[in-house]
Amino acid sequence: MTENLQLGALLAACHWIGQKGWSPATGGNMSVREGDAHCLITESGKDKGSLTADDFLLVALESGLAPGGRRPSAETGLHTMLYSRYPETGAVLHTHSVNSTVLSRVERSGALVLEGYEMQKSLSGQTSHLDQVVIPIFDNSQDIPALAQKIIASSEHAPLQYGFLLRGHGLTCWGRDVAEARRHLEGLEFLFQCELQRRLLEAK
Ligand SMILES: CSC[C@@H](O)[C@@H](O)C(=O)COP(=O)(O)O
Ligand SMILES: [Zn+2]
Repeated sequence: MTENLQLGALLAACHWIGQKGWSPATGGNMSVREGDAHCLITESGKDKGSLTADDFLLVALESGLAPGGRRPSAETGLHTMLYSRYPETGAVLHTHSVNSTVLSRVERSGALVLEGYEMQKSLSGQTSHLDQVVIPIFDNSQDIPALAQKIIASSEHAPLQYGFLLRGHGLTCWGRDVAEARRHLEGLEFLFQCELQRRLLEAK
């Protein structure tokens, strides 16, 4: 296998995520696409803030399995679903920040709608604070294949963009490459913090 040029950028992103406190304990998982049929994804149970290149496993998108018996992330099925359905996806970041965990519970509907924030323009294709950014929220589940099917069903009428929230769990976001996924993560986290504070201050 030739060296994946995105892996260095992904490792740096994982360390940055760790420093931000967005993947406490062993929470979170991260991956990059490796050609048409594979991705490199974090091994399950690792501290994502102190990963090395050896902590990434080559997984087939079709099977979700890694050779050699090592266990890829428990949430591999969500990453492989994104790479399979959206060929332009080059990197996926899943994090467990306090803001994404809390906001996905406070918002009881099936989507978080963000509007009126200049930082919406950190998301590719967004050009105005006047537009709406809709981040779907799916109820958390330990049954990842079933969860992936629910997300696919929802995406049939509302195509996924940027990211989705898992209720009480965290954010999964992505981009064409690691740099874009990282920008989406930072932009969304900023927006989540603003929205949470706005709701707190405006609560009667
Ligand atoms: C604190 S563990 C939470 C896990 O169940 C899961 O949600 C997670 O993000 C990390 O799982 P992993 O299997 O290490 O990729
Ligand atoms: Zn998780």
